[in-house]
Amino acid sequence: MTDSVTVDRLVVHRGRTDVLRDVSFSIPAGRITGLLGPSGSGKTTLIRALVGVQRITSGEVRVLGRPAGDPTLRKDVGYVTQAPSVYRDLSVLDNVRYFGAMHARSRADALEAVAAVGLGDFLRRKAGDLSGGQFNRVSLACALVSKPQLLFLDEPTVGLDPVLRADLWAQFAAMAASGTTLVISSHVMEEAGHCDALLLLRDARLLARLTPAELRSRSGTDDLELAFLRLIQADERAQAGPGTTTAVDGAR
Ligand SMILES: Nc1ncnc2c1ncn2[C@@H]1O[C@H](COP(=O)(O)OP(=O)(O)OP(=O)(O)O)[C@@H](O)[C@H]1O
Repeated sequence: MTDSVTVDRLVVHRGRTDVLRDVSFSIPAGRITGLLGPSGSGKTTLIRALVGVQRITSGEVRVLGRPAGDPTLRKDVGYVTQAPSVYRDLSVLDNVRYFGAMHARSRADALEAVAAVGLGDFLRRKAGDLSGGQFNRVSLACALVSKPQLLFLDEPTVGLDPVLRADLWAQFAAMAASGTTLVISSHVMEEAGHCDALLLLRDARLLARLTPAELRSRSGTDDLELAFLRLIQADERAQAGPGTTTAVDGAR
């Protein structure tokens, strides 16, 4: 299996804060990788570094075989931020067509992207007149229309009801099945179950890189929230000194 992203000994300082400390991992192509960790653990900063918009202190980040942020990556990499960059006074379709035009995509591509996020009935509605969850999905359609090989989504399910969340995860699975690589951040551990691979961040460090099944078996529970807590406790024991065992050994 090829890797879409490789990160080697990445260190990021923001102001006086160590936001990422010596983080190394790879992200497999055509899979969903979940980036999970508590609020403030460094998820957004890590995504920014992978997209190439974050100044890094040291280390190496390669994306689709090129340095992160390389201008030639623009057409291959999509990024949906937490604050949607959608024009409130344009219709849903015009927003998506506008972003599509930047990548020479057609009206049909825009219609396909709108349908993919379940907004086919709202084509002519001004984005500003949509509900919060619908508005966020316009942002997603704007990223989808360029048909990126690699798509970063920063907490795309925040504020969505359970039905919409399930719909979106089904959409992500379909995209991965057709070859797109997705990297999706969340602080909701139960969402980890939808991912093929997990990167667990805590306090600026990569606590583990493993599959949901490995997380469940190593921690001895099917409850992913509890599993993450147990991993943290094992890590704290390991940090505290020798004589303790830890479940954390797959971070590279
Ligand atoms: N511009 C900045 N200057 C200094 N520190 C920053 C800056 N932006 C973020 N930080 C700090 O970096 C750390 C990681 O922030 P980041 O936004 O990457 O976390 P996160 O895991 O995405 O959090 P959340 O889930 O709340 O969005 C936090 O301690 C935050 O306060």
